[in-house]
Amino acid sequence: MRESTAAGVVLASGAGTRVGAALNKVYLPVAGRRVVAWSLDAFAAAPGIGVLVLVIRPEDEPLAEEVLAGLSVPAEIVPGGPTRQASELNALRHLGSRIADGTVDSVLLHDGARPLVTPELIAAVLERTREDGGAVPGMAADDVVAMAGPDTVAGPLPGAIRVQTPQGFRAEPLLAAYEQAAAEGFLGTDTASCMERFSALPVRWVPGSAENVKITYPHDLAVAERLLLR
Ligand SMILES: C[C@](O)(CO)[C@H](O)COP(=O)(O)O
Repeated sequence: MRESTAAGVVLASGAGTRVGAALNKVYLPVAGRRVVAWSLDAFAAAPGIGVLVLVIRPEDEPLAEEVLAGLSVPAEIVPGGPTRQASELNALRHLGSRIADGTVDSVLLHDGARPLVTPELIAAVLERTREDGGAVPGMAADDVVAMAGPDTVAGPLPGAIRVQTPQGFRAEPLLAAYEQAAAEGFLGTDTASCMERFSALPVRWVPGSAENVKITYPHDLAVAERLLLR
């Protein structure tokens, strides 16, 4: 019987304009390494991840090669698309034959701009993905989260969670959902939003980590630097 494995897909093909740097934010230095190198390392160390894919902007290829040269396991480079959704679809199509023959049974998609993901969180998402079909890390909000009207508070959103990555799904329905989303021109905010719309799989949530910050603004870099150097 053929062995199945999980694929980790690290997304590094966004522009990251809100950080205000000339360089794609995932290649900025943080705690002595480039941002994306930290999450690639976490995936390389996570149990059960047998395939690693880095989705890049073609113009970043030299930087991506430099990062991958320092990695302990090989990773496959895939060109991204104009949107997050298109980049994810490119990665899934790249894995297509391995998804079809069952070699890759689960795929975990991760923001390259979340350098503090740990092998333990990756393993927890993968375990829940294998059990139920889909899983994302979530953080219950400490404050009240409310719907905003134009200039008023329109009511609390009880039970809201802040969703992080990696987001894991059973590979075959994931690829099918992305093909359908592309055919219908759907643009989701994240992998889970596409799966909620185009698959019957439940999207479970597992406890995320307060430290699994996403680098969006310049101050996030300072926070990540402190946490990584600790
Ligand atoms: C997927 C995500 O990390 C969930 O919180 C988030 O939506 C990514 O946002 P970005 O603007 O694409 O970095």
